[in-house]
Amino acid sequence: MGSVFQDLGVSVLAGASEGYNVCLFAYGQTGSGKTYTMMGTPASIGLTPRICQGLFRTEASSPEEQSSCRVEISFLEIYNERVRDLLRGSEQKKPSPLRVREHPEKGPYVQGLSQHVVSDYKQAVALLEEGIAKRITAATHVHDASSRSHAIFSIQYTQAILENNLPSEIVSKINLVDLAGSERADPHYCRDRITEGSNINKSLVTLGIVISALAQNSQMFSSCQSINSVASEGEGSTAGSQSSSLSGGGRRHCFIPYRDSVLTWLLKDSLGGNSRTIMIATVSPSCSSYNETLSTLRYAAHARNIVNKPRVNEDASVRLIRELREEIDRLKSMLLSYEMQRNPSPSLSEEREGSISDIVLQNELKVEQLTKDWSDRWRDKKELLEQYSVDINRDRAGFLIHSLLPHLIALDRDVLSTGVTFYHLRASEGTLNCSTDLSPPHTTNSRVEGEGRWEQGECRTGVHPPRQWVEEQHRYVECLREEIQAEQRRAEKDLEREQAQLKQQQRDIQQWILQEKKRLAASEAKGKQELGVQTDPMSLPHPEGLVSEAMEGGSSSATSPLSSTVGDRKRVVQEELLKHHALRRAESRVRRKRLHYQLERIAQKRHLLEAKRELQRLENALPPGQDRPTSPELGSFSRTRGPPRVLRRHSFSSDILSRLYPQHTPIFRLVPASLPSA
Ligand SMILES: Nc1ncnc2c1ncn2[C@@H]1O[C@H](COP(=O)(O)OP(=O)(O)OP(=O)(O)O)[C@@H](O)[C@H]1O
Repeated sequence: MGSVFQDLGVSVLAGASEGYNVCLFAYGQTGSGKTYTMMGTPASIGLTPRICQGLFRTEASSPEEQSSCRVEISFLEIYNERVRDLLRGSEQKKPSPLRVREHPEKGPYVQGLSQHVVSDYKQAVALLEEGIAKRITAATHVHDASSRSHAIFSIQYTQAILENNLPSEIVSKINLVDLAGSERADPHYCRDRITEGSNINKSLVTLGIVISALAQNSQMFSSCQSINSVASEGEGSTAGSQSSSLSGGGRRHCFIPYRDSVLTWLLKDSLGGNSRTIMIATVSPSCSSYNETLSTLRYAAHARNIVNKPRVNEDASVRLIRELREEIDRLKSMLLSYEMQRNPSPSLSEEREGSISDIVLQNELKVEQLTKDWSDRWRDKKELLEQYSVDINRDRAGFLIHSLLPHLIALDRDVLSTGVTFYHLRASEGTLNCSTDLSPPHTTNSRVEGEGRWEQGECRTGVHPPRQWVEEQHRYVECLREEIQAEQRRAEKDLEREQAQLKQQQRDIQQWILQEKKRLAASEAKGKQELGVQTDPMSLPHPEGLVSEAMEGGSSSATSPLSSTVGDRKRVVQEELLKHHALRRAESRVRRKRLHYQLERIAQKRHLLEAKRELQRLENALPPGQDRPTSPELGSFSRTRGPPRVLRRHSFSSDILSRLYPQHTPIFRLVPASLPSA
């Protein structure tokens, strides 16, 4: 197995570390060793765990301090043309199959598939083992633990480096596929096995068709290219212009039926797109398997002819930074060449130089900001993942976070984004802050001596909740309501204040621009007068948009030899850009704050609703004939508009309970009193 890893696994790791997508899949008849090769056994580790090991080893040996990697894992199986998440909690007996969808740019993906961030080899292997254990296997005539499904173990490997203040972020997706075995249908199988077998064969037949079609297209493309190159050598460049859909022999490119099976649809990019792909053909040495061996080798021979177009997957903002830097370098060398060979019209060259250096300045500012944003984003994400153990999409709930602090989570709606936002909630002392406790009171269990069982508003043993509880819950609901209103007023005031500050900032900028324009115009006019040049009032800078004007070179500087003002103008442009940037940041801070308040409010309302439901349940459970607690006492409480008070739970004064639950969380659900009396 070690030599298979040396031959194939190492190149998978090399491709991934360069930022290419890589796919490795094992194909062969049933019992020929696909699972053995891909997953291995405890005695002989397979390719998948070795590749995981290799990933973390590379990461550990990476010397740069500023380099950082993230590994996310998902594991699915395709059984009877349905996709099943192998890493999803097993609380559901029959989990519903997941849907395959296609993103216009990123290609096919499985909606709702769980993604697991892992930080070491052990965690990765634990997930692999968990998935393997859940995979569907059954005994067939040749193999007693035959895989009845296609399994895809995907690793998303993201690397980021900040070197000489130049960021780089590359992502590689590694698909490790263990296909179900190809086999002949056996009439002695039960119906389920026959259905399975026909589905396996259907997807493998589609895979074969896709591979053949891709191979044919690749061959056509290469022969077309060679014809074109010969033609263009002989007759000039027009001969090969109609080759996009017609091959040299006039044949059209084959249609690739990716969508005919879930397997080929999901592996679309791996088979014929942006991926380096390796196919392992497993064959049996037995002569009774002659036909299957021949068919497997034919498959492999076809697959060899496919030519994919892998490319390095680079983060979009990082690419922009790189392109801007290249542009800056190009412009700088242009400036240098101007300096060296001054052309005959000095004023014209000065004008061009001015506008080029302004573009350079602008680009440098953009690069600086983009680099800062990128570094902040990456650092935040890393810190988040270090602080929390996050299982995105796991256990149906969306995700699991192990954190003792109260928080809200916002998920980016873009399915392909990893954006997760956490909001910590404030816990204020001495007030009822319902947002700090999202668990509904009725879900907490406690035991009370001598009481019977009372659950979900039903009286099971004829014991009713004391009226006192109902009153307490009533007060609790009132307090929550007041707290929500107070919180909302606070939030509105805060947002108003922020908005006013923004407006003031905008006004300050406008005022500053006008002042600077006047100052620049005055200094230019003065310079002209000093040189005895007639000042044309029409050539003064226009009072709006210093930046755009400076980018065009400025009308006055075009006709003026006053090169001293050029430096001044540049400084002003730079300052204006910085001011505008600060304004944009302030605007986005306000937007985030607004969202934060909205989320907090939703959580508070939910809590209030639960408290009200609990109250309703308690009221319904009151013994017949007892009044609902619309007593003068409660009425006067709700009319009192003071600061919310912390309520004492006198019915549960046990020390342990007070330590276990927050003061304001009433506990009303009882279970049979089987505890020995205290
Ligand atoms: N190279 C090998 N050395 C030792 N044992 C092997 C080797 N290849 C396969 N085996 C053994 O053969 C049996 C069948 O192998 P495996 O489960 O990998 O087949 P498969 O191709 O995945 O079958 P299926 O398609 O039915 O799932 C297993 O018990 C496995 O341990």
